[in-house]
Amino acid sequence: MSDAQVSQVSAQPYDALLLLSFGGPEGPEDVVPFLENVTRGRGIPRERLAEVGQHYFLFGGVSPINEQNRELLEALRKDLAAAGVDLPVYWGNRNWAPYLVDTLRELAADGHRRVIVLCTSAYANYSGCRQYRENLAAALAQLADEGVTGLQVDKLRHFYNHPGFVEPMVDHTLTALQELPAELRAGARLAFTTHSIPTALADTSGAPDDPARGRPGGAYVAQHLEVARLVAERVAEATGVAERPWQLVYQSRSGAPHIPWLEPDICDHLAAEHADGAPAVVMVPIGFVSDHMEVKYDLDTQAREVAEGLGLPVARAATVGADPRFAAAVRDLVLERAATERGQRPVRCALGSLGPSHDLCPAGCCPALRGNAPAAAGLD
Ligand SMILES: CC1=C(CCC(=O)O)c2cc3nc(cc4[nH]c(cc5[nH]c(cc1n2)c(C)c5CCC(=O)O)c(CCC(=O)O)c4C)C(CCC(=O)O)=C3C
Ligand SMILES: [Fe+2]
Repeated sequence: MSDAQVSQVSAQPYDALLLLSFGGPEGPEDVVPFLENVTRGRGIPRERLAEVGQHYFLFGGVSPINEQNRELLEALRKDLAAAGVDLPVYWGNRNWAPYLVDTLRELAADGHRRVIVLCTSAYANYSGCRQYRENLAAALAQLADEGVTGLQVDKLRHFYNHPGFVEPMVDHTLTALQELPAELRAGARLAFTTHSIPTALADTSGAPDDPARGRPGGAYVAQHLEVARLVAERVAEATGVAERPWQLVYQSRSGAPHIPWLEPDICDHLAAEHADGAPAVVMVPIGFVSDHMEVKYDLDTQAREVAEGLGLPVARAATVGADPRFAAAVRDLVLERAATERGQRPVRCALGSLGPSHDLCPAGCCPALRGNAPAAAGLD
């Protein structure tokens, strides 16, 4: 198709898309300063930090996350161009270069005004939602101090139940099942994993009027259970195994031991499944967007070692990563939000029963444990 044949699809009022992510070290000398950035003011025990530093050193001090975000950037640019959406894509991080504030400065210098932000966190919780909004507010405040003003940022809604996020995970779960010896596949159980967070943060995750707020684990757990169910149903359909047991479990716990975090841990769960006679387990990291360090170390290194010790065959499903269906989902969400901002009422795509998430975080959405900092892209 020539350029002339590509119809122009409007992302107005937005003039740029910003991929906002966690960031990770790119060499051994980056590891300690990176961990200092991540944990500033968060009360993580020193022993835990030293231990997590070792995870990175085991991989040459390089987190896979930056390379994965570069791949996602490419996938987004390719998808937008092919769809005729003229929207430049920028990238900034919370904890490592390219830092968010530098990217916002560049956006302003390039003449952009209205920026739509994709955070690489699919679910409602402080660390994946409000903390990014706080990062945006702090970066905008720093730029205002420098005399750089006029940027308006909006954040895309949570995408956990978008088919472009769920469907690649179904395929990846089927691929992981195929990696198991044929005679174990039908009996293999599914362990859906996500990042453990303090139960106090989980219980208050989501909007104050979210029905899940009143339940243990709040919107964070409710949304993960929904994705786990959606994936398990589609895997059942594809394999013809209707009664395959599955469970939502947790990984990557940090923080002081006396503070309750979501449980069970994947490693304890593998032991429990083994004791229960499970022939094999497929780990499906639905909580993460790419195969970054939490996946490569906590699942592929640590959990695998536990499974080997038990003699329990395991496989691990890949995350969504730069799958073209995910890139297309991001485009769908950007165009949907753009239409809403123009006063239209677009179709808001979502699988399952929880419905599409809110566009604008209401006051009190995903609060921090102690006192909220100023946050952008929401109603408080
Ligand atoms: C919910 C959630 C996600 C999933 C959603 C999302 O993707 O955003 C996530 C992702 C990630 N977490 C990451 C790394 C770390 N997280 C830490 C610490 C923490 N994470 C928390 C929560 C989450 N984290 C919490 C409640 C803490 C305690 C301290 C605090 O309240 O902030 C620490 C400190 C050391 C430790 O204690 O582990 C590190 C190094 C990386 C980068 C991996 C790479 O380099 O490839 C990624 C993508
Ligand atoms: Fe984390």
